Amino acid sequence: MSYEPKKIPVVLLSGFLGAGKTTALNRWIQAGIEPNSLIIVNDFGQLNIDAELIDYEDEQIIRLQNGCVCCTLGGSMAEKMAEIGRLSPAPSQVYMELSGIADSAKIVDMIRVSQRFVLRDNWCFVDASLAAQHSVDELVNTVWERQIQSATQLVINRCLPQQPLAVPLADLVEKTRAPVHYEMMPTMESATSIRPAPAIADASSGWHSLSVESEYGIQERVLVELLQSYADTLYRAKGRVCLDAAASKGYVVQYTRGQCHCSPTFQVQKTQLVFIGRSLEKLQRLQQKLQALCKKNQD
Ligand SMILES: Nc1nc2c(ncn2[C@@H]2O[C@H](COP(=O)(O)OP(=O)(O)OP(=O)(O)O)[C@@H](O)[C@H]2O)c(=O)[nH]1
Repeated sequence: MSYEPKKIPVVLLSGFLGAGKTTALNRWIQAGIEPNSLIIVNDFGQLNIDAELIDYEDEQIIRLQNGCVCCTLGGSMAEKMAEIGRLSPAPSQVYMELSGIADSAKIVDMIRVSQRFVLRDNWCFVDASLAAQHSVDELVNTVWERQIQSATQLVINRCLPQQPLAVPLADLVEKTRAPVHYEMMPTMESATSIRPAPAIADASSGWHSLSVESEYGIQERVLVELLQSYADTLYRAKGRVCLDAAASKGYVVQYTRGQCHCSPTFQVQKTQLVFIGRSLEKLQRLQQKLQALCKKNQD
C-alpha cells in the first residue's frame, strides 16, 4: 500500500503594493499562529524589506528576493515550494506573502494542482482609498483585478465612513464569491505627509525597482519631501533609515501613492530603502539623490 503524505495547508496574503499584507501578517503572528508554521516572504527588489518588518523567529522565515512580477512562478518560488514539500517534519502550515505585483491567480492555480500543498485561503487586501486610481492605470489594473478575482477572502481597508466604494471596486465586490471584510479608515490617520498623488506619467513602461543601502541616514523631512517630489512615477517606497548606528536609532518609512508614514525605531543598524515605480530614468535619479544625501550626512 503506498503512503500518501498529508497535504500542507497554504495561506496566501496577496494584494497590490502597500495594500496591507505585512501589517496583517504581523497582526496574525501577534495573535498567535499554529506552532511549526513556515513563513515565506516574496518581496520585490534586491532587498527583502518585508521580511525585516515581520516579527517572527528568524529560522522560520524564508526570504525570496527579486520577487518581482511573475518570475516568482518559474524560478525561485516553484523551487522553494518543492524544497518545502520535502521538509521533514513538514511545516504545520505555510503563510506566503506575495509581492504586491505578483499574479496571485497563477499562484493559486499552482497550489490547487499541487500534490503536496492545499490552499486554505487566499486573503486579498485592497486599499479602498486608491481603488479609483488603480482602476484607471492600465498596468496596475490588470494585476489589481486578477488579485481581487482570485481571492477566497477579501479585505477592503481604508474605507471612508458614509462614502461608497469607487465603482470599479464595487463591481468587483459584487461579482466575488469570497467573504468580504471591511475595515474603516481611522478618523485621525497619522500620516507624516499626505498629498493627492498625481497620475503616473510614463505609462508605457513597465515596473522597475531600485534600492539604496548606506551606513548613514537622511533626516525624515528631507526624505519625505524627496519621495513626494517623485510621486508621478513612484508607487511604493519602504525601508528603514539609520540616524544613529551606535544607538540603533532611526525610523521606518512607508510610502504608498502620495501618503508617507514615518515611525521611530530603535532596531536599525543601517539605511535600507527600496522603491518601485514606472520610469527607470526617474528612479535612477531618485537613487542617486538618496545616495548623495546619505554620503553628505557621512561627511
Ligand atoms: N489605515 C490603514 N493603514 C494600513 C492598513 N494596512 C496597512 N496600512 C498601512 O499601509 C502601509 C503599507 O502597509 P504594508 O502592510 O507594508 O503593505 P504591504 O501590502 O505589505 O506592502 P508591499 O509588500 O510593499 O506590497 C503601512 O504604512 C501600513 O501602516 C489598514 O488596514 N488601514
